[in-house]
Amino acid sequence: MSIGIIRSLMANSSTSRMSDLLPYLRLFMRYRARLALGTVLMLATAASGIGLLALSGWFITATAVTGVLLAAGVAVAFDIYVPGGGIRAFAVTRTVSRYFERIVNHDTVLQLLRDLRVNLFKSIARLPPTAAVRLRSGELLNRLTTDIDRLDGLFLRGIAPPIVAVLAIVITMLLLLFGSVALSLSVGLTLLALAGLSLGRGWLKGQASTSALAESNAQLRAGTIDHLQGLADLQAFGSLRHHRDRLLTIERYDHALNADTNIRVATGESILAAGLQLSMVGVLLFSLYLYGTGTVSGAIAVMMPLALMALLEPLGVLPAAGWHLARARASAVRLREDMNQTQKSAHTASRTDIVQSDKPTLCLTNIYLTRGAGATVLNNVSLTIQPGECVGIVGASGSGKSSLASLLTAQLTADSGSIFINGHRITAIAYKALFNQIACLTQQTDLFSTTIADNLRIAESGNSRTGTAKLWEVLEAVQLAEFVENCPDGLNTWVGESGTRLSQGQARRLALSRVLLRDPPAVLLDEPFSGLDSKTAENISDYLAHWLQGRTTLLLGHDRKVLPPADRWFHLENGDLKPIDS
Ligand SMILES: Nc1ncnc2c1ncn2[C@@H]1O[C@H](COP(=O)(O)OP(=O)(O)OP(=O)(O)O)[C@@H](O)[C@H]1O
Repeated sequence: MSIGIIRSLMANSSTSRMSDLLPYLRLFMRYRARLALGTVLMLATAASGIGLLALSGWFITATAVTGVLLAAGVAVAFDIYVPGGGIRAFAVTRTVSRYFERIVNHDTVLQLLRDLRVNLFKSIARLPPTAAVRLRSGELLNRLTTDIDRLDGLFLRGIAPPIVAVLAIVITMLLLLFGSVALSLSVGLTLLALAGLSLGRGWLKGQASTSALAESNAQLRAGTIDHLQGLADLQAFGSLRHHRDRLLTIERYDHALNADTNIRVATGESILAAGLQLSMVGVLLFSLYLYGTGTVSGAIAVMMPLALMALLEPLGVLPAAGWHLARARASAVRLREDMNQTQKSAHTASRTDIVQSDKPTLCLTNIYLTRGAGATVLNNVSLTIQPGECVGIVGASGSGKSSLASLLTAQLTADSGSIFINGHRITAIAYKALFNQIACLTQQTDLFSTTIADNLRIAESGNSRTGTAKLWEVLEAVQLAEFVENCPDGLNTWVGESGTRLSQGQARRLALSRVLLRDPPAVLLDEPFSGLDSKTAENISDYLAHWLQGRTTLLLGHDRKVLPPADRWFHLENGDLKPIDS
């Protein structure tokens, strides 16, 4: 099994293309002034480091030579104040520029992070329901955290370091001009080649593992969330160990990939450091030669190799920078898939706002629907619910009632046939307009991790805030008012994640009261009383019977006796919808 997982992960590795990062670079352009300031501050830090080391070397040597000359009785004058001041100045600018570089860059990165997350969230929110439901919660979390986090470091860890490295090499070349133009050019070109090779090696080696790493990370997160959410079921069916072993296999693979990547980066850093040290030895030997020929003073001869030593800081990060670029690209590719989904759904721009009706007609004609491995769920189903009419459909578990509800709320698309709301084909209706017309209570009770009041107010469509009196009214209607009154925080009681602090029946009633609050012209209620005792269900049913009058309604359930009264009843069986004689 582990080989299968590893193969599937490796299969997702793809070839390198920097252009994948372009959309994000365009986004970064919004902050070009701040990013440029951050880069200048990074350069100031690197330049101060070079200046500090080079001037210190020059100063120490010059004072030593002066001391030797004075001891030998030679009259020499040496100003220690100017270079001493220079050293202090470099020490201060290095600290100050590093401090401000961190403040500016981290602030910019946080703003970028916000923009990237908001952009992604917007694109996911714009997805059609049929596409959005395909995103598992773990995948979504992974996109919102890991992938975006990797992209936020794109500039700071991937793009700025090579820029700063090149400029630091140029500064070093200027210092080497004290020796000779040939020395400056040859060392400069060697260093540029070394920097380019380190970056390129990091990028290429990174390509080999980052796609697989991002994918294994995503699988690990999604698998962990699935494991935790399905813990009770996995335990009940004795497959907990099997599932955990599967997760551990992915984790071991993820760990191995991380270790391999770290070794590759460390190898790149060692190669670069060795190259730099060799260049330094070369410069030292050439400096001594120049000193021997009297071309440069002893102090300058010491200063030049030391200037190279200071390059270890700006150049040392290049192997990791290449790897960061590769990693950011892998995340960009994954995120692009979501953006593409959004663009594909952009032709929903042709969707129109239907004219809102206070009694819409719902019409299904010749609907054919298959699900899963192609099993027929609905077979040429046709049904028209007239304005203000209440239709009930009953059927055994798995007969296709919820699938029918999903079709009417655009969560599913039929294989063939058409659905019309108020005479408009459902595929041409803007989602907002659709959900303004139909309020739906699905079998799954979706509550948010917030207060009871906030969970109810999510039903608000405009800017007006629903008053507490109205909230109590709908809670009373679903027989939940007494429970909420007895909660210490009343309407401000926290319901927990997905309503876990409420019983199943309380959560169901809260979701139902949200539908009541919406006051919609069309209503779809799928098993509205599941999880309720018969007395409570009966009381709420009486209220609903009155409330549903005049609204176009579709009731779905197993047994018509536990549903509010309907004008017409149908039975759904083996994909066929047959009327039930009253
Ligand atoms: N997400 C899904 N993927 C694939 N097949 C599905 C999916 N959901 C439901 N099905 C299949 O579609 C068929 C109809 O399911 P549906 O949930 O619509 O039935 P139902 O009448 O609402 O059942 P219940 O009363 O138990 O909720 C079933 O055979 C089911 O296995």
